[in-house]
Amino acid sequence: MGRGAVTPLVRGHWHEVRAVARGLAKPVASELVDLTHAAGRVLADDLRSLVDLPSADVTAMDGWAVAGPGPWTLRERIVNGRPPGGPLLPGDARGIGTGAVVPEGMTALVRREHGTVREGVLHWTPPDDVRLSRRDVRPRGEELRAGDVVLSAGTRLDPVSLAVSASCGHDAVEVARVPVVDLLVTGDEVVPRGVPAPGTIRDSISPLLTGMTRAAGAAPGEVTLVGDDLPELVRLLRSSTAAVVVTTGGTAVGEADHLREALGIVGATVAVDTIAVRPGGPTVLAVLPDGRLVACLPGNPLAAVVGFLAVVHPALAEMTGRRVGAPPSEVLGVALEPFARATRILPFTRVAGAAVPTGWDASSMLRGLSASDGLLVAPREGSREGEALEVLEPLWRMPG
Ligand SMILES: Nc1nc2c(c(=O)[nH]1)N[C@H]1C(S)=C(S)[C@@H](COP(=O)(O)OP(=O)(O)OC[C@H]3O[C@@H](n4cnc5c(N)ncnc54)[C@H](O)[C@@H]3O)O[C@H]1N2
Ligand code: MOO
Repeated sequence: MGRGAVTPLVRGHWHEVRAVARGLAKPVASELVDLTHAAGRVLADDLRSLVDLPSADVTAMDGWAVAGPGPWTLRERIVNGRPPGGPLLPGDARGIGTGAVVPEGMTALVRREHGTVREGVLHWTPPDDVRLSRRDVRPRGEELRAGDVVLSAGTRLDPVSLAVSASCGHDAVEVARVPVVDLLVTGDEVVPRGVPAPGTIRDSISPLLTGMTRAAGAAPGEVTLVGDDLPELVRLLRSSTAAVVVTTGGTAVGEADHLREALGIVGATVAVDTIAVRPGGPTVLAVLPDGRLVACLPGNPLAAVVGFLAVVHPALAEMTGRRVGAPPSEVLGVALEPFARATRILPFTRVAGAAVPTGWDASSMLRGLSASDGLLVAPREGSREGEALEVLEPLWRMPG
């Protein structure tokens, strides 16, 4: 189908829009990255163990490997990290440390505190309830077998997944390349630094969206304050090589002509043309001729957050192959009135274990989001107290 035949989704529903954004994203290529630099990256392929774990039958305790009933003649100690050598003969004992490979012929492990050595002979001196056994031996492959899948494709690598990768023999892992997101902040009144003079407004969107970009597993690229300058906007859209270009501001009725004109000049196809959501309604998602995405988010900061979560986050998750689980939910502490025109995204705090909207939720305000425990997805038909509502992944917070 030619690009001209694509019909944009106009005032699409929240979940519908997110699905369209996912569908438009092209997976990025993968690369091999050393474990020490792979935290936060997304595994491109299933990771299989290269070894059995443990790799042989090993002890879980310090003591003696013994064969047969005691007392036992003490032989040469087994050295941790080396093969134990020949089989243990009945009546013999060898000292052994935690994690060392047990010798063939061993019938039991005597813990150090359960044996006494006198003149080269080991005697069994346990408390009453302890029997001679191999229960302190960890059998080969107890935890993992070579070839077992230990982490599946789409896993976001955290310290424990990196440790698991190392313990099963990997030095490096195949991960999705990190998509770059360029940010073009428009608006003549927007100032990049310092205390804003009356009538100007300090750019709060750059720190917000660059941080959210990182939290989504992508890398912020160029951040440019454009001003309301069509030729400059066109030039920047053309020169960007980022997987996603995010613009902010200039989406409102009338003003949007400016933005749409720029999209038209660079040959972009509009795929999402506003969303039935509040705030964030004026969000637009377009596809450049080479398949890269342009997300046009409203200039109001809370609306920009919602627009980012609606179209940029799902696209980035798809590009990096990140596994997306069932969305988390919260039990509502109050009833919500129907809001016929749109899904609402509401900052909430937990009060006695239930979610209550914070207020301060106008699209120009970050105060409500800043004080919140998260964002609720409130359906347009209203909700009952006690109902479970979906909440959004808190990309605007530091993890942990
Ligand atoms: N007549 C109508 N007016 C508006 C409509 C509408 O349907 N009809 N929609 C409203 C909605 S909803 C939203 S959301 C905003 C979208 O505005 P724009 O995307 O055009 O953004 P701007 O006008 O450039 O800015 C809006 C507001 O946000 C401030 N801003 C802009 N950039 C930043 C930044 N980087 N950091 C902080 N604040 C920023 C800007 O100064 C404005 O105050 O339109 C409504 N209007
Ligand atoms: O969608 Mo606007 O973002 O409602 O204020």
